[in-house]
Amino acid sequence: MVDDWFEIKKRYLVKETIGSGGFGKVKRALHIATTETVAIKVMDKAKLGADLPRVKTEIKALRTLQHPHICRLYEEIETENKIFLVLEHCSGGELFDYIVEKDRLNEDEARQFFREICAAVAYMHSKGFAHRDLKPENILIDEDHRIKLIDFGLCANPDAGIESALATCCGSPAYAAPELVSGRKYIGPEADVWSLGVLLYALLNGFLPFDDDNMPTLYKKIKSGKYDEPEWLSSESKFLLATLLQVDPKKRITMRRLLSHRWLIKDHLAPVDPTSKYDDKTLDEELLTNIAIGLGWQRAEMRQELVQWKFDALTATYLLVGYLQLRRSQGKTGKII
Ligand SMILES: CN(C)C[C@H]1CC[C@H](N2C(=O)N(C)Cc3cnc4ccc(-c5cc(Cl)c(O)c(Cl)c5)nc4c32)CC1
Repeated sequence: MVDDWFEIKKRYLVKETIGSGGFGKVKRALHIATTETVAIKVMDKAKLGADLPRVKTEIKALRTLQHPHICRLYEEIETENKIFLVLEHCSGGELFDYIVEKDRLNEDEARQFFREICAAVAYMHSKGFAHRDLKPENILIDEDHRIKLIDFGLCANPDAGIESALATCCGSPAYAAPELVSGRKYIGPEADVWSLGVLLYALLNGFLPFDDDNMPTLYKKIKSGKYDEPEWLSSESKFLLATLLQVDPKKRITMRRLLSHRWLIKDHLAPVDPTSKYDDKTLDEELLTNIAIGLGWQRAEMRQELVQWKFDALTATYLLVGYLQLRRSQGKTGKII
């Protein structure tokens, strides 16, 4: 009996299960070399069956997308029976639970979160990916109260370009765009913008704009584009929601225009920046030197390995030591294991 966990247990102390879903389980773990906390998504290849392509899609997205508001992949391990994804841990839990707990968010807090979500989604689109399953359950909050986008199993990365028409209907109905629930061809980014409208509505109100237990009735409500406007909504919020929840995708605001919309800029100095400081994939020479010395490697050898971004043990060490140094510089470590 092969031990699928052998490789993982060499470098991580695996702790409790922190969540599960159709894909498998997510466990909390400690990276032994740095004591950093990570989340390990464990999937059983046999149980995945037809869902295996979704996992490959998610891995491709996670390897490509490196952004402060997208959950970071540190390492990927595939054994005979399992696939392990070592991911950035988010101690704040799901945005969904946060909204439920607070009933609804005030405009300023909703704006802060919404700016970060739009930054992550705009960055995804610029890299040729549409998320297609944007909802509070797929948005986590980290210990710095920052947004982290997760669950890229449904995202699209069409070879014909992100603006090419998609056909597969997917995601959660309540967040799905009218063109998607009508079974028509749709453009990924346009459907994501609609979902952002539903998400913003949920942040500001604590409930959904279109909701019904009966699917056909729900679809009718979505296609009507009609929703309540509670009296606590400011006129500015109502204007923004109206541009996002436009039934006609050609009349809907584009992601680019959304980033500089007056509602998003209010009390902030600048439009939302769709680029990622993580993304330039240049290596931190000081960090690279520290690890080379630590592991007794030549720097050139180390650089040659790291630039390939294999998301193996070395990538994980580089990223986690980097993360540790960042937190030390912010005076945040010294936490108890
Ligand atoms: C409802 N979903 C279908 C699954 C649920 C599983 C637990 C998870 N979680 C939680 O629910 N906490 C409350 C703790 C927690 C802490 N850190 C996490 C770090 C990463 C992830 C994560 C999970 C999945 Cl399924 C991914 O694809 C990616 Cl890219 C990342 N989940 C985390 C996570 C949230 C999602």
